[in-house]
Amino acid sequence: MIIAVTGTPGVGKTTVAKRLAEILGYEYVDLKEFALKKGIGEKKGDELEVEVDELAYHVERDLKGQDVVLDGHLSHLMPVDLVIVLRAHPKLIWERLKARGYPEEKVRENVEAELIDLILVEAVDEHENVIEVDTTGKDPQEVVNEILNLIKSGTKRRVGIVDWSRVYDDVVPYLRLSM
Ligand SMILES: Nc1ncnc2c1ncn2[C@@H]1O[C@H](COP(=O)(O)OP(=O)(O)OP(=O)(O)O)[C@@H](O)[C@H]1O
Repeated sequence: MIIAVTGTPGVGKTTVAKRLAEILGYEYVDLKEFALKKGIGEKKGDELEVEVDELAYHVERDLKGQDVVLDGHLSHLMPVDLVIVLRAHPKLIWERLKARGYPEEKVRENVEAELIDLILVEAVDEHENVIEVDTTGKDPQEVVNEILNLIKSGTKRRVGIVDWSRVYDDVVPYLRLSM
């Protein structure tokens, strides 16, 4: 089974995906590393611009039928069996991406993406089997345990558990409109 772990940059995908793969005994695949190894896409700074359909073709060809946890903010656009969408309070995204030294405009862009459920909306457009997990206030192991329990209970779809509009006023200072 291929499990995608996706979400806004800085939400905790890699941290969770690696632990999840280890506990499940699945192969961990970083989608960006996979693309680089295949020579797919064009490096633009530390970003990799890829043609999603081309990447999906290679994921299908190379990983189909294998037990894999696929880590990346495009993984929900790949041919996978289950999508885990991680969520975090937009202020956490701000703090983590600022700490990483991202340019302010890029940090604000990602804060907005988290605020408006961008990745979740893309994931449910692409897949039936989507599980949304709010990681806010939980340590990585708690997040992984929640995912494992959901998988073990046969949950295929759990979405709509996060609504950051209720904290909009707290988030406004971290949006592009406040620049
Ligand atoms: N549940 C958590 N609680 C506290 N800190 C966390 C949690 N999950 C991840 N972090 C921290 O948040 C930062 C970002 O985590 P990580 O690199 O896994 O995110 P990511 O979504 O993979 O980011 P990117 O898409 O940019 O690779 C790291 O410093 C990590 O240690």
